[in-house]
Amino acid sequence: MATVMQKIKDIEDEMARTQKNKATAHHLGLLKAKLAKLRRELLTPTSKGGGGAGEGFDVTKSGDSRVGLVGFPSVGKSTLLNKLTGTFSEVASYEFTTLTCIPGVITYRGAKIQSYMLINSSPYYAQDILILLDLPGIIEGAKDGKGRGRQVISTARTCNCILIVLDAIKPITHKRLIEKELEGFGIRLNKEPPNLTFRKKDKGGINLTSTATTTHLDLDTVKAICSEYRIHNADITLRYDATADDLIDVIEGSRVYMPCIYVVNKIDQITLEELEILDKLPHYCPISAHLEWNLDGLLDKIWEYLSLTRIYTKPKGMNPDYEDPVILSSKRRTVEDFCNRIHKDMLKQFKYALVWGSSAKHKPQRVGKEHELEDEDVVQIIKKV
Ligand SMILES: Nc1nc2c(ncn2[C@@H]2O[C@H](COP(=O)(O)OP(=O)(O)OP(=O)(O)O)[C@@H](O)[C@H]2O)c(=O)[nH]1
Ligand SMILES: [K+]
Ligand SMILES: [Mg+2]
Repeated sequence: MATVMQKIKDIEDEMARTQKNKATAHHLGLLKAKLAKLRRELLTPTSKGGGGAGEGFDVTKSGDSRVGLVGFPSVGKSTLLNKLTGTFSEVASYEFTTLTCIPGVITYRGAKIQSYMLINSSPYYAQDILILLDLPGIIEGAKDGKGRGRQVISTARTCNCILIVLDAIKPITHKRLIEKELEGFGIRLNKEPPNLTFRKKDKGGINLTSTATTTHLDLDTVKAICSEYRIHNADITLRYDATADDLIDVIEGSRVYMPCIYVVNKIDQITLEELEILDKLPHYCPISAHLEWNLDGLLDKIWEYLSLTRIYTKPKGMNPDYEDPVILSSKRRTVEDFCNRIHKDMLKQFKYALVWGSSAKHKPQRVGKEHELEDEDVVQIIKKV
């Protein structure tokens, strides 16, 4: 019997042979769905599989922002970890120097980024919220079990941001290869979750409505994809020009959507003209880890891509504590989130908050717990008496 790998290859070959046009759209959609199902099969851990297909490295999940370094061997991942965190990870000119995951704490603008976390209801002064993970190099076929690839990519899946490290003197095709490995593992880079709804039902067949012009998905294609999943009744609403892959992502579920920066390292080895060509890449940041060129630029970019928010606390009658900001994520940065980060019971005692900074209309503005905070706001919580 053909192995899953062989089946995947056969489908990929067939897709490559099939011309893309309106008449073949539904057939291609079907092939894509088959491919997604086979890939899932590969990733599901089996008892005899050993190594646990879906398992990453055992790094304690500390901190709420983890940044993973992913790239081919010897592109300079460990060199970068050493420079950004002061942690030691071995650097050498031979490939696969790093064989496990090595975490380091990112220092930003000279200060370690720290935060309060709650452990067993008492506030716990947690260290290390911005953690950089050095990972072994991956090679093509990593997601299908080559080398430590699967472990690397599983760990990458748990990150909040991925840095794809590329070597400036190696061809840019490497970028595409790494992306393919990550995509095959359900990681979606610099992409929002598809803006479409998919609702299964008991009867009524497949209904497709769209509130925007769609050029990729027609009813036939949608039906072909659904039939592959044995779904015969569903309402699908597209709110943008979704592709077959987007629909499959929604049906499959378990996709992670993650910001990604393409870090082009070793720019000390290329000419200015070559650098200008690279400059056209979206989401890109040129550096020389070895010579420490543009590391601040990279940190700014990581900060921007993580969309972290620093909030300074101001105890009553005292100056704000600018040394230890409370870090909130972009998606959860209300006064309520802030309170929860300081103490579990803080919200029970909450009366209102005073806020200084860009989210405040006055200096200070009196706000409730729904108020959304901005980076570098200063907050004072007023408790009930
Ligand atoms: N010229 C130059 N060389 C660099 C730079 N950064 C790293 N290197 C060199 O590239 C080689 C590989 O560096 P590592 O940091 O070990 O690379 P890695 O990606 O961690 O490699 P693996 O762990 O084997 O996957 C070493 O010889 C480094 O000195 C850089 O910015 N410029
Ligand atoms: K190396
Ligand atoms: Mg290394």
